[in-house]
Amino acid sequence: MASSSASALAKWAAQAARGFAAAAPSGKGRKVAVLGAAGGIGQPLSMLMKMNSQVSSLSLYDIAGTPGVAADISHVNTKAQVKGYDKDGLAEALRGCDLVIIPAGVPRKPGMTRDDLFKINAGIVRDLITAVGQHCPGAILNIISNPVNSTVPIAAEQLKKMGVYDKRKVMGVTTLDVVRAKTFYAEKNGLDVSAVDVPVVGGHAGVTILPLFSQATPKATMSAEVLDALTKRTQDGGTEVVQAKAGKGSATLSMAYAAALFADSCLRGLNGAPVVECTYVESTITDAPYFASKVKLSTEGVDKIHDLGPLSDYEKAGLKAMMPELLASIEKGVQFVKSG
Ligand SMILES: NC(=O)C1=CN([C@@H]2O[C@H](COP(=O)(O)OP(=O)(O)OC[C@H]3O[C@@H](n4cnc5c(N)ncnc54)[C@H](O)[C@@H]3O)[C@@H](O)[C@H]2O)C=CC1
Ligand SMILES: O=C([O-])CC(=O)C(=O)O
Repeated sequence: MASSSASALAKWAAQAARGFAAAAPSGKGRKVAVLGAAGGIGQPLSMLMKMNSQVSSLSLYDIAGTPGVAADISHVNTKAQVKGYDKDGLAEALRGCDLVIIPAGVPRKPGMTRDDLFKINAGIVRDLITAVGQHCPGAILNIISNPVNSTVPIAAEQLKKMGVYDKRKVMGVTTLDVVRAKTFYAEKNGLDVSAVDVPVVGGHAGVTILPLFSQATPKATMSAEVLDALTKRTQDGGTEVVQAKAGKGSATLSMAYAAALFADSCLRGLNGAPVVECTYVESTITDAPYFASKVKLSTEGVDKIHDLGPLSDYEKAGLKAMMPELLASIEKGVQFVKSG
């Protein structure tokens, strides 16, 4: 997000282009698990994590298909040791993990909202988080499974129930919203996308996704119509992909890329090189108890939650408009665990 993060990410991308051989920031190699590793996101994400030089051990877990994915990825000539685990291997997959990335669960089909996934994914996330609480309670969690606005509160409540909740460690991955906002803003304004930054705040569904183009850098002058169109395109980016895939799922490749960037930032933070990223966390900067904004990631996870900064009138209206849906999604997640 911030320029230090952007340059760290650019460096990482450059390393990737050279074959991922460049040195990691100082610090020990990290154990990372991907839960849902055989899925549409899980497979490319697992490969990108295998290519990350900060990873020394990579656990790939899914309810089906992991042996093949693990065998395949393990042939990539980077240092991370890869192991695949199926149904009975979750405890071992998680033991000693520094970072657990969760893309397990069903994706949308055309006509569905992310909230329509709650029925199936809420239970999947709760059960996986229970295992995390038992086997690696200190790990940083990157939650991708939708609806993120509810699955992050579910994770927090479940860990609270188990007495191992640390609000600094539980993060919903909203990086794809930032990736999209940067791409659309750069395209529209003829800018070099690698030099562009756009914070995206709120949550991760429809109107709860609020790109702050008034804070985008470099600055570009846009008409109210163009600003509105860019905002809506960012909010509907997921639906654009769901419709284009016409029943074959939602964003997987751009999501794997975004999740790999975010995981890389979490690992950099753990290794003592703090990075600022937008992510959905327990927060007090608005009326919503969970909210995505710029967050400093450091050795214990969330180190500082930045406030929103100056908003345009358009953004102030967007912030107000998202609140009923965001608060309802959070409450739905909280109640799922409390009443379960
Ligand atoms: N946060 C974000 O920005 C985004 C989130 N998503 C969400 O990510 C999730 C996954 O999407 P895809 O990879 O496309 O779906 P997919 O169906 O291709 O893969 C999901 C994987 O999860 C596995 N799985 C199901 N139950 C499991 C369990 N109990 N334990 C471990 N693994 C389990 C399945 O076997 C499958 O391999 C969906 O909920 C989707 O909505 C998708 C794109 C962006
Ligand atoms: O739209 C979906 O269902 C998947 C998702 O969260 C995204 O692509 O942003």
